[in-house]
Amino acid sequence: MDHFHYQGNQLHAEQVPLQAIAERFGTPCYVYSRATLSRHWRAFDDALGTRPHLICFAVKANSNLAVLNLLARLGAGFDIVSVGELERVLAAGGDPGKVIFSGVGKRADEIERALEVGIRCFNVESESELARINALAIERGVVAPVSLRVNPDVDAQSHPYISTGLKENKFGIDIEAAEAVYRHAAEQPGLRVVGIDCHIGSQLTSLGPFIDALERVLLLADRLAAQGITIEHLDLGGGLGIRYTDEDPPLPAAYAAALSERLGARAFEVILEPGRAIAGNAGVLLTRVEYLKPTPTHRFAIVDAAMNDLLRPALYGAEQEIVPVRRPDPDPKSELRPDSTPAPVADQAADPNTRPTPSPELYEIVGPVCETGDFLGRARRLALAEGDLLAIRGSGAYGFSMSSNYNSRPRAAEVMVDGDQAHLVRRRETLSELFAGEETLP
Ligand SMILES: Cc1ncc(COP(=O)(O)O)c(C=O)c1O
Ligand SMILES: N[C@@H](CCCC[NH3+])C(=O)O
Repeated sequence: MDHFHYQGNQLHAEQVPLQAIAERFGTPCYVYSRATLSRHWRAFDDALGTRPHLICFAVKANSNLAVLNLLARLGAGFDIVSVGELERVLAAGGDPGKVIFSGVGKRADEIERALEVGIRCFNVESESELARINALAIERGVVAPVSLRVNPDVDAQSHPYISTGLKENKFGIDIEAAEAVYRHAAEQPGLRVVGIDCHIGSQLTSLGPFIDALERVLLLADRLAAQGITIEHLDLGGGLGIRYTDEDPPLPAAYAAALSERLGARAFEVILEPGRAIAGNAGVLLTRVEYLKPTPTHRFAIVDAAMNDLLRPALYGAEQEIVPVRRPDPDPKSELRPDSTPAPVADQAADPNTRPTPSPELYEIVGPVCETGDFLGRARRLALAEGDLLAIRGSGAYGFSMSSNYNSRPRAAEVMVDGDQAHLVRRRETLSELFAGEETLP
């Protein structure tokens, strides 16, 4: 459930028409809904009810300061994977005591900064990392709270690039080997074992893999308890999927209920690290059609957003719904043409409010980047004219945060809507920022 909806034939974010946002801030532009973000965060927080818990938003999904600040004000913790994300959380007013540091390659300077600000826990992914954290903590005269991220060898049944819980993946410590590593960790003067962590992948659409992983983690917790190693919290990672097109993932309430049922009366605090399920459907990418280009085989709609703005379709073949900002009026004459001849584009009037409605056609929605893989949507049935605005839904997570300057394209603006107000929360990058910091040879 989100707050992007049509009023009349105009798509709105909460009470603000997206057309007005495009006119005021330009395109491409990410638009987030404050109400949706809050609702999704609360859905997780409420779902765990009175069970001790902490919902740590995965900063990688959307690291805009306004988003982080909003979640921090709701009481969120944060799951980070770099010192850059840590600094973002701090700049946004997040509590370092609610920060979980994940990631397979934490550098010494990153660990030092996390120790300095006093984060909640390091999710340790290898024995070498454990040794490094121990040494750095001793050097500073502190004790580092640690969990081991275990690899439970569970198939997340998601895209292979975003499945992380299989033996062959780089993530975590083999769950079979974890017991010995815990014993070793428990003896180190610079470490305090506080939890077990597990994150098996992203965009999971069924509960089975989560429960399989939890069962394996609980077995490990029991074995550790038998050896006097006390676990305070279980961090079950993120990964809950969202609906992009026709997926039907469980809602946070059902997911949390299933975890809770399996946990029964066990007293562990539960930490979750959702990213996508909080931010994904709280954002759209707003883009304008620059050109319609019929070719002998396809109709291309070349829009002003590209793979550098939204990488998921190019990287994973991900499908995200693309909808018109101005929905065409129902028009009996605008039936699909029976043949596949490309539509003529020249006679389409510029003003979308007065021109005749174009016919729906199958379009390849592509960007201006010089890569054949630069597509945002394939074979989408839309009634388009040049100048039209489109909204790519489900872009609030792994959208802007994965964007780049490829082809020397300034990164998009980001706008947060709050009721009937639209706030610019990151201005569009300028052209000179593209090469700021670069030097020519003397
Ligand atoms: C360690 C860790 N935690 C949390 C997340 C957030 O995942 P999601 O956005 O699928 O909830 C990720 C990304 O998959 C991750 O790698
Ligand atoms: N970037 C991915 C998710 C990766 C999750 C990171 N652990 C996506 O867009 O679906």
